[in-house]
Amino acid sequence: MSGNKNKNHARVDWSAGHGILSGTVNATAGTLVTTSLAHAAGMPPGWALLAGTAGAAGTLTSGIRRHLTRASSAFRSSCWMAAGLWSSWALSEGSPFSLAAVGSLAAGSIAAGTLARGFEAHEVTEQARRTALLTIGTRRALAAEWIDRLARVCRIEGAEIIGIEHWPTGTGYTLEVKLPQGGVTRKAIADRGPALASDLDLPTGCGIQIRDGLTRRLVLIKVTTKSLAGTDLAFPVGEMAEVTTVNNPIPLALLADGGRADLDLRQASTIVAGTTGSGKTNWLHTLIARLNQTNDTLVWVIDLNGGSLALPWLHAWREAQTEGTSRWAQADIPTPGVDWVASTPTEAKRMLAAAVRIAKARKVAYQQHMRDADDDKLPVGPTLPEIVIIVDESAEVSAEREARQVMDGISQVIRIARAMAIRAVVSALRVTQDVLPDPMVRKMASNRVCTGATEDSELGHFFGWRAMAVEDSFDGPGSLLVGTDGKAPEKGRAARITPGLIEEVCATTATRRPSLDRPSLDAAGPDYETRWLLDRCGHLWNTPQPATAGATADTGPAADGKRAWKATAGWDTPREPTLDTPSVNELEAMFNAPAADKTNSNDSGDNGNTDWSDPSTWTTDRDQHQPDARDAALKLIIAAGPTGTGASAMERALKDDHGTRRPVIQRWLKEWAEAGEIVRVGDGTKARYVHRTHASDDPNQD
Ligand SMILES: Nc1ncnc2c1ncn2[C@@H]1O[C@H](COP(=O)(O)OP(=O)(O)OP(=O)(O)O)[C@@H](O)[C@H]1O
Repeated sequence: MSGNKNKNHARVDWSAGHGILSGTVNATAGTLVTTSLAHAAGMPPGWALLAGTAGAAGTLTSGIRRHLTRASSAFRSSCWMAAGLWSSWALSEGSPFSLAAVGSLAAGSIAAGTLARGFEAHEVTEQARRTALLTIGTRRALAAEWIDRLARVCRIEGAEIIGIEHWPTGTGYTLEVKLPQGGVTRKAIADRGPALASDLDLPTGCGIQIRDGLTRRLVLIKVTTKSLAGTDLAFPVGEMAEVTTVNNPIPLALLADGGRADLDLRQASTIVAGTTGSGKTNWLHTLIARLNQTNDTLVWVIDLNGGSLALPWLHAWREAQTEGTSRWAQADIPTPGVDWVASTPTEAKRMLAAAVRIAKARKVAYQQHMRDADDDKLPVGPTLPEIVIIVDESAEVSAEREARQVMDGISQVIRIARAMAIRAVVSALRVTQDVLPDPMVRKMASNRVCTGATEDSELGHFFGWRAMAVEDSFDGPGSLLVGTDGKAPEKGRAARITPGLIEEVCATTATRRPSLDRPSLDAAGPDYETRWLLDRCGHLWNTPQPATAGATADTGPAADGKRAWKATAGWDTPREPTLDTPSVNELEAMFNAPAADKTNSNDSGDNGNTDWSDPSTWTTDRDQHQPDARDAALKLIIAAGPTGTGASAMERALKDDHGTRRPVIQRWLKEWAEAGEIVRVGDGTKARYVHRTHASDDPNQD
């Protein structure tokens, strides 16, 4: 209530200055009132003249101190003098309210007000001229300083400073230098970077970066003069409302000069390296958030350290299916922020094998699609999403023999699945031989991010000869170097994302998560569909709770009206994993195999009406496949109760609405029976299938 009152209450800013009109009226009224009071008190006219003279002197002094122009100061002082003269004359004449006194005051005020406009315009122009001169002077001094510095430190005589731009962040400036004729190269400056930084006596964490100009003799020198150490740049959750696409570069850091570092995650794989505590995990979270902002990317995470990178991305989704006191209880969060988590080598192998199968299936299914788009890379969209596999802490990944196989699988995926829209992001403590042994990963990951290093040689290994020294590159957690396509790295700062912000990102973006396209889903098979069953993901949470199965059916509200868990086929029936990562030779054989099943090539789901220039108009495959035939089939079995139903009856029920035929239904039945979701009763043509929730009620079950 009081808040509203305050809001509606008109506020007066007493510190605000006067405009020309209000200033003139105010001065005129003040003169009249003061003179009438002096008249009433019977004061002699000399006092008024004295007051006017004192006012004029004060105004002159203040004008000089504020560096006003002489004209403005003289005008303001003469206004005071005129007011004093008028007041003293009016007092000596008898009354300030006589017609002559009031008339002359009004005429004088109008004249002063009119002249004030002209003097004000003159003042504005003059001040702007002075500022420009000052800036030019400062730049000229800076330019002269740099010409001298280049001669002293780099032995480059006769360099010219073409331009100087101070960064809007206030943390430094960029110089454009023209090298003299005679064969001086940019390397002459690049090699002396640390010496230049020392000559400038830059604070620790600040440094100099050398960039190519438009021609061979032009060089850009970026000088960071102020460190942002300790400054938290909060992750902009508000931006998540805007739908983006992985086809465009993803903004993943703020550069020191105020620009944004964008990474292309559509074409390139990425390595992020950083010592413990340098902000590597935080950066990976911001990456997952930005990928969630798109509507055409699925994030898979391999984290052998208990899946800890993925866990914050599951909380909101999991709690949305509960009735507890969580802020997400019963919220509309249909999907997790991470689509698949592998926290054990076995699960990682399954994931990578599925990725390879998907790549192969896509290659076959979308040949026509790629021909239509005249592109040798798969056109990605909400109905045909990109998969980004993020591998955290590859130190642990490459520590054991079994885990090294996972790393081999990653390099195979990086090599083979690039054109099929499956990309990898690998994180490492350092990018040295012992931590990241597979040179393939390093070679094929053209996006390089480094959040911290202990030795200059590590940066050299990572970025090549263009790397800067460690002390010039990092100033605590959050600072990073970003390099793309072998170019010299840029200094930047990552936004800070906290668990609460991660959950908000999940809540905002969950409904726009795409689902796998049909050929990929079929290729991924049960390994993918049953990824959220408790025997596979329950260990991520301490207390086993029914996890959801995004790919299986929703059983709907329970009989008591409470919200039920989504169906989780056979989550309490542990099964042995059977899939291994194929060898390199096997993979190559797969890719050289002749294209089969081309009838699926139009399965992308794109109806041709999408406006690809506007991501907000894109639909997701999820919209188009709901309700799914598979869901409908499972619902039929559930609805059949303890007596169950058979494949023929299901075909009759599904044929018209979904066009599903008996062989497909039989495949599903086999998968569900193997997973323990349903129970087979009887043999041959008499076989019936009973859902596990009714199985115990049926005395005839096998
Ligand atoms: N962008 C950032 N801005 C400000 N502080 C940050 C930023 N990133 C990380 N930090 C701080 O650094 C700490 C460590 O970050 P983070 O866990 O991401 O590092 P790490 O390199 O992954 O370390 P570890 O390997 O031990 O997990 C965070 O708890 C946070 O306090």
